[in-house]
Order: sequence, then C-alpha cells, then structure tokens
Amino acid sequence: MATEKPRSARKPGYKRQDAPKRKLTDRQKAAKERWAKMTPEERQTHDKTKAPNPRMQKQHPGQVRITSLVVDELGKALRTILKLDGPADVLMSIYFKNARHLGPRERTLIAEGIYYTMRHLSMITWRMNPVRPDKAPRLTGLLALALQHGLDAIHDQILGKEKETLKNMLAPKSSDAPKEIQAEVPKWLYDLAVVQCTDHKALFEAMQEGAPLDLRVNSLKSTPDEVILELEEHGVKAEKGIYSPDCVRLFTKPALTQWPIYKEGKVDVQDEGSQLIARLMQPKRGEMICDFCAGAGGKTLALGALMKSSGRIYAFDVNEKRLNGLAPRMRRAGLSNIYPVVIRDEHDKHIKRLYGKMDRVLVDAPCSGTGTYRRNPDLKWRFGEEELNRINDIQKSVLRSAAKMLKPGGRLVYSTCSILKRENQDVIEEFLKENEDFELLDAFDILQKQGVEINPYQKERFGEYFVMLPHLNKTDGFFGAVLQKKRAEKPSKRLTQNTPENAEAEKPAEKKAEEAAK
Ligand SMILES: C[S@@+](CC[C@H](N)C(=O)[O-])C[C@H]1O[C@@H](n2cnc3c(N)ncnc32)[C@H](O)[C@@H]1O
Repeated sequence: MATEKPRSARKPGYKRQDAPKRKLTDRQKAAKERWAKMTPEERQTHDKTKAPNPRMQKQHPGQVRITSLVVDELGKALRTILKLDGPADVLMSIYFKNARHLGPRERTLIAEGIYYTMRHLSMITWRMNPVRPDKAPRLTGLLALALQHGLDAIHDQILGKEKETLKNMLAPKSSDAPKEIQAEVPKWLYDLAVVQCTDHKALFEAMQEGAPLDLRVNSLKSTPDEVILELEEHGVKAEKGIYSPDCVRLFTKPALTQWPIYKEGKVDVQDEGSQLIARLMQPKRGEMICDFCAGAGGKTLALGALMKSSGRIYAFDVNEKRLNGLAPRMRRAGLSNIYPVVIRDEHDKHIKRLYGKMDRVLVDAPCSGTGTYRRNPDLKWRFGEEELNRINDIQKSVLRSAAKMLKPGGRLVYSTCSILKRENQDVIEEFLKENEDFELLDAFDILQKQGVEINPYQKERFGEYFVMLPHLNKTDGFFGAVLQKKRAEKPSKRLTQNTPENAEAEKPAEKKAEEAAK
C-alpha cells in the first residue's frame, strides 16, 4: 500500500492523485468560462468572490477613483451649502465635524468637490438647466466630480441612470456659454468689471483659481528664513513672498494651527496683499493708532509687530464676535499694545472722545470681498448689487468719521479687498472733494521706501493708489489709498505783529462792510 507523504513534505503544486474530482455548480462553471475569456489585465483586477467592484473599474493611470461614499456625502454637504445662506467654509467644517466616518482621502475629495462647485457654479447651473443645483444637490455633486476628474472616474454602477443625463450635461462646449458664465461671476459684477478694466478676462480666470497659503512672519519672534527652514524640516515646501518682507508662501495646506511655529506666535495666516496694507500705514514706535474696522485683527497684529509692541493701537469693530478673536491672537503674537473696543457704529461715543488724537488711522472697510473670490468662491453667489449699494454708503460714512480722529499731519489709510472702482477710487475721490484738508500720498513710493518693489507698470496704471490683483500679482485683490491730513498753516509773521495794517486785515468782513458803508 502506498503511504502518503506528510503535508509538509509535499512539493508546491502537489495534487492528490486519488482525490475525488469535485463537481462544479452552474455558477462556478459560468465563472470559469468568464475567467477563460478574460485578458491578463482583467484577470489581475478581477475579484472572483464579489460582484463587479467600482474600485476595480478600468481607469487611466493616475486617475482619481470616485466611490459611492464620496458621491453620497458630497451630495449631502451640497444640500446645505447650495442654499447659500452662510459662508461655505463654516458650513463645510460643521459638516466634516459630523462626518467622522470619512477617511482623509474622502474628506479631500469632498472638500475639493465643494470648492469646485462654488468656483464653477455658473457653468454648472448653465449645464444643468432647467434643473436647479440647489434642488438636485447629488446630481450637482456628480456633475462637479465629472468635470473635475472625468466621467470615467465614476463607476457605471454609481452613475446608474444618471450617466446619460450627465453625458448630456457635459456635451455643450463651455465656449458657447455667455461671457459672464465663462467668467464665473454674477452678471452685475461682470458688467462693472468690463467697464473698468480691459484685461477683465485674465482677471476672471485668475479669480477662479485656488490661492496659496500665505503666512506673515511675526518679526518680534522669527524671520522668514527661520520659518522656511522649520517648515522644510517637516517636509512642507515654502518660499519667500514676492513683495512683503514678512511673507512666506506655501502651496500645500498643512493643519498649521497644530504646529509649534503657529502656537508660539511666530506666524499668522495673512494674504501677502493684506500684509502690505499694514506697511502703507508705516507706523512708528510709540504712536497712537486706530484700526477702525479691525475684525479679528489680521492687520492690527501686523501693525503691532511693525511698532515693536510699543505705543497704543485701538482696535474698533462693530462685530463683537469677530473682535473677540483678536485677544488670543494678540497673546500668541506677544503683543501688549492693542486695545480692542466694540463700537455701536461709526458715530459711537468712543470715537468722538478720540477726535484729533491719532497719529494714524486705518479704515479696512467692509466691502464686497470681490478680491478674495479665490479663497471664498461662494461669496460670488451670496453678495448682490443691493448689498453693494448699502455697503458703499457705510464705506463713505466710516471714512468721514475716522478722518476726524487724526492729528494734523496724521495719516489715514483706506483699504478694501474689492476689485471694484466704486468701492475704491470713487470713495476716495468723493472724500477728497469734500475734505480739502486731506491730500493723497503716493502708495508705491511709501512701499518702495520699505523695500517693497512693485512693477512700475502698476504705478503707471493705478497712479498713487495701491492696487493688487490676482492676475497681476498672484495675491488677492486689494486696494489702498494713503491720505494725509494737512497741517494747519502757521499764521504769517506779518499777521502776528500788532500793526494798524494787521488789525485792519483781521477785522471781520461784516465790520469792514459797515465801515465802508459809513
Ligand atoms: C474687511 S473687514 C476687516 C478685516 C480686518 N481688518 C482684518 O485685517 O482681518 C471689515 C470689518 O468692518 C467691520 N465694520 C462694519 N461696519 C463697521 C462700522 N460701521 N464701523 C466699524 N467697523 C465696521 C466689520 O464687522 C468687519 O469686521
């Protein structure tokens, strides 16, 4: 009798000769036939035990794979965000806080899908017409994913009947859409921008792109070189900004608030253009400064660092919640010269008490935010022409009130993150007409003296105004005007002497008229 070798001694591929042949079921037979017909590549990705898996769909190398979880969750997030009744970044973080089941890959794809939808909502709406995106958030999400990654990135099983609908929506050429839809801005904004600049097409294209992450290095605690080195040690590529001496630019978005350089107050997040607004103020040590619309204090902190934490900065704002954000930032930055004050409006009694006492006042006015569309694309669809009119009145009123706080010779900087002349140059021109005791200074000159070089073409184009635009400067859109309150003219020596001619010259006009009549 042949003795069987122990299992361990069997050669690989050993088969018991005497084992009874198993009979295959019909399903197994069919699977065997399918297997025989498959190409080697198909065999490699085929999972014999499961129904066709979307993960295994044949894709181009490097192509993103969209799972049903991503599609469902993006639709869920868009259901809230497309109502456009709150800032998308706030709604998005609430959504992610409640979506703990998502992994980092899904989170990234969903966040990118939301931003893509907000950046291209005009074109998406045009393609979906007559279906409205807010009424069909899942379909909107699918279309956004298809536009971003290609229809092939989504498996047929996920698409189901929607595949044909999506194909139809993807068919029209974007160049056939109306110009304002290609520009991805509302019609009212398109019409205003077309009139004010000839390079509006390039501007609108740049406004559709994502923005880098700009950091302002706190000069009290570190230098850009040190920060770049520290970031690179952690594998984050960073480079110096183009204009601002304090700027470090990142092209990825690490969770910065968890990092020591952030916690220790060496850096804060601030667009490079915004950093230059503080430089337009050119504050000196020991001065009295007012940041009239301080918000959460982005520019206040930059001013505090330029003043080496000396003097006094009043940080005003009507929004208490926003202003509350300033105290922890101030502490982190090591600044002790900032005094936050909540005001009722621009006529508040706190302001009146400070009339004529300030060396410099910054009015970083509330505005349309059209310069920040790269970072806040949802703002395009949430801010309308009526709101622009309302805010335009506030800008003028705040500027008038803030101007009263200046000492003679003091500096007033008016800034916005708007690209619109109406909120910028027009406001200043009207102010200068009403206030002859103010004059406009050359913003480029002021920056140049601090080592900030801006292309001379921009000076030619914008004159004494400071204008940064995404397509020209790779920053957000910013505007700044530097005004100086003229010093009262000293009475001439001739008039200070007590001569009969001077007594005559100083007589009131009515008295002179009375005497002449006699
Ligand atoms: C452009 S944001 C300021 C941003 C801030 N300076 C920064 O750098 O982060 C404009 C601010 O003006 C405030 N604001 C609106 N109306 C105001 C008013 N009448 N007086 C003072 N501040 C006002 C808003 O609450 C908002 O925080």
